[in-house]
Amino acid sequence: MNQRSEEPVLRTADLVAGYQVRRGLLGRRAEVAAVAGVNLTVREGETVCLVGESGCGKSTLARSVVGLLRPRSGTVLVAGKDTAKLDRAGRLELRKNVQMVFQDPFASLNPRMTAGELIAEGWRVHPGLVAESDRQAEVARLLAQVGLNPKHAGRYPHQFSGGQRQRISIARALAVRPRLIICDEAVSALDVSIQAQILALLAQLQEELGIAYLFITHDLGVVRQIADRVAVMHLGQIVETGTAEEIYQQPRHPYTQALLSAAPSVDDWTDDYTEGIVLQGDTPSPADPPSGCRFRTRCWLAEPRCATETPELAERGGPHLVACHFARPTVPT
Ligand SMILES: Nc1ncnc2c1ncn2[C@@H]1O[C@H](COP(=O)(O)OP(=O)(O)OP(=O)(O)O)[C@@H](O)[C@H]1O
Repeated sequence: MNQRSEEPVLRTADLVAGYQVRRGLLGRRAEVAAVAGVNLTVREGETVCLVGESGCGKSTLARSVVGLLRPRSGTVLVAGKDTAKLDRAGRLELRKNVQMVFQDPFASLNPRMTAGELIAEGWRVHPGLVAESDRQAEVARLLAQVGLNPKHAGRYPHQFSGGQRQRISIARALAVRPRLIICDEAVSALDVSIQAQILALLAQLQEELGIAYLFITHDLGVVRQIADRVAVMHLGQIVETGTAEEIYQQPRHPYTQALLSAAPSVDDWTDDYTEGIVLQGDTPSPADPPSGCRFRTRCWLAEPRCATETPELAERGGPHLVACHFARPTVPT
């Protein structure tokens, strides 16, 4: 194995990213850290699922990784290179190495371009990848690789079904031979049967090409089907991370337990510990997060120290990392 492949495809270190908002109509500008110190690693060929409620910062993290949002502090390393220190060639390589597939292909695919043109678009930015004379054949090959009819390269997005459009998005990402694809709620808008087909396609492509996925979703049923590792995000921070089996069968953070309790589709896989948990109160705003542990205002285990001592993500006597002073000890199986 060469040295480069030992380097994780993606590593974020203490990543802080967010937005400037105005408080009140004439208020001063304030900084909202939607991502508040995230350490996340994705290795070659693995699928890491980032899960958490709406608004917890998943998309903000993705946008910081692909360079759409400049981190306030911390680092994003893609294939070992700090994305804040890239020259023009390095930025181009980043755009090639990390591709995104979004929830709504209608919004992300230009309706005036054919499937073939959409797939070939990346080669304008990376012309060295495929010779001009080979492009038509390569488009056909990519269409076939994602399970579409190569003869349909001349069709427009509206002439395909939702699942087929998502296959075009995947072919478009594959065309530039990325090392990491960030799937941001990529199957959330699809029917369950179509979802399963797209997830199977992604798994097959990973097997063939060794691509890594950072799979962002709020759907724990989807996570269960594809994740090697899971990172649970709450209000801009990772509160628990482990293998899919560890997270589902021995969730240690109260927030993870609550998420699993609210997901009936994974009932048969989780233990009794996650039954009947209903979170009380609203999710705090990232503009004004609680002191100490950010989950404490909704947590049934919270004690006074949770308001003053921020729990670090650590082993805490178990096999996987958790950020809670009262993390559930691992139950021997
Ligand atoms: N452009 C923006 N300006 C100000 N605040 C924003 C902006 N985009 C997102 N936010 C805020 O940042 C926080 C995180 O949002 P983000 O979209 O990253 O969450 P998410 O977990 O991806 O949610 P969802 O699943 O709903 O997409 C939220 O509180 C959101 O309101």
